[in-house]
Amino acid sequence: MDMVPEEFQTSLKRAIDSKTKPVGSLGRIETLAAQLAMIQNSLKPVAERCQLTIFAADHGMARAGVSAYPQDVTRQMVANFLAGGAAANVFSKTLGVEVQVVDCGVAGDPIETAALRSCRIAAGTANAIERPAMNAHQCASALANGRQIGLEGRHHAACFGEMGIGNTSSASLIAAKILGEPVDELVGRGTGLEADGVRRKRTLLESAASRTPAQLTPVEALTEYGGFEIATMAGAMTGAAESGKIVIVDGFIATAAALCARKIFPGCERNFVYAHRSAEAGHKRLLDALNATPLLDLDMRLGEGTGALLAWPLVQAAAAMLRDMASFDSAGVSGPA
Ligand SMILES: Cc1cc2ncn([C@H]3O[C@H](COP(=O)(O)O)[C@@H](O)[C@H]3O)c2cc1C
Ligand SMILES: O=C(O)c1cccnc1
Repeated sequence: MDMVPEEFQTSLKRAIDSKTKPVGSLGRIETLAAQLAMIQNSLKPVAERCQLTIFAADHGMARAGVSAYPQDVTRQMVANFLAGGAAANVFSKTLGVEVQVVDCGVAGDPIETAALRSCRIAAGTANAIERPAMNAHQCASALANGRQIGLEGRHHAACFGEMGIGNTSSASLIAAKILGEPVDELVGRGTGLEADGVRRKRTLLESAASRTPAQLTPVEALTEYGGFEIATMAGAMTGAAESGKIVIVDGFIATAAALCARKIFPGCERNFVYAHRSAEAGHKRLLDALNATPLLDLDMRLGEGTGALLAWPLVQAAAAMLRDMASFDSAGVSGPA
């Protein structure tokens, strides 16, 4: 029978404090364990299986020169994911995490292979500097596709990654408009622009931002500034939370999707574990706005879900601590004097 929330909280604190360690000595692993217990409504949380889903799509904006790399890289990296050669693949393999790759709208013809899941909305978004990236129907379809993906599967934790040249621009604009802040402070180097490239990107994004009111709803922000992969990921975060999964939030782009998800489906953020602080300028600001303290800070700025993957062992350790560690009583160890 379910315990009432206060009883559960009391039992949870007692369970963590009764483990054979000085009270509080496992620091944020204890906080994480408590969050996992609340997500699963169990004092014995389980974190055995994890899946990574990589959402790929192209951005009309990429052709305006907001990235250090050409748009073709999105499609080429999809092939690399399918061949197992990307950072996300090798981390997943090391950690025993299953990978699925989803085409949400890569430019060009559909990629015909059974290994790639197709949730294509269109062959890339429109150039959001000049016009809405997508229409309302496309945005709703991407969110619904994502929710379905999030709901599926019996894994305990879901890592969500992305691939889409130009998508740090999309994420900056989406975050700025939802927070009602100037886009300026959310702009960064992305794939590695130098100072003049960042200046150009900032000017282009300010022009894009000037097309619309200072503050937008998440659905409006996604429609205007797009990213089929970001909208699909936002939907997946809601679906995964709805089905009781732990959602491990990756870097800057995934955090922008998480910002959308938590406004679209309030309460889903209970299930969100923020994995790492990306080196992308703007991620810190976004995390601060969400009052989120990520687990890791490794100076990474890749995306693909790589940061989320590296947080998975911490999630596993936290669950194992609460589930399997002996108590002072069970181990016959003396408690505090
Ligand atoms: C080879 C390569 C692999 C990547 N994997 C992820 N990204 C990352 O970089 C892109 C965003 O940066 P920007 O907005 O500057 O284009 C996204 O595709 C993101 O996932 C990559 C980028 C490159 C070049
Ligand atoms: O933090 C991220 O998600 C990120 C940063 C730079 C480029 N791609 C992704």
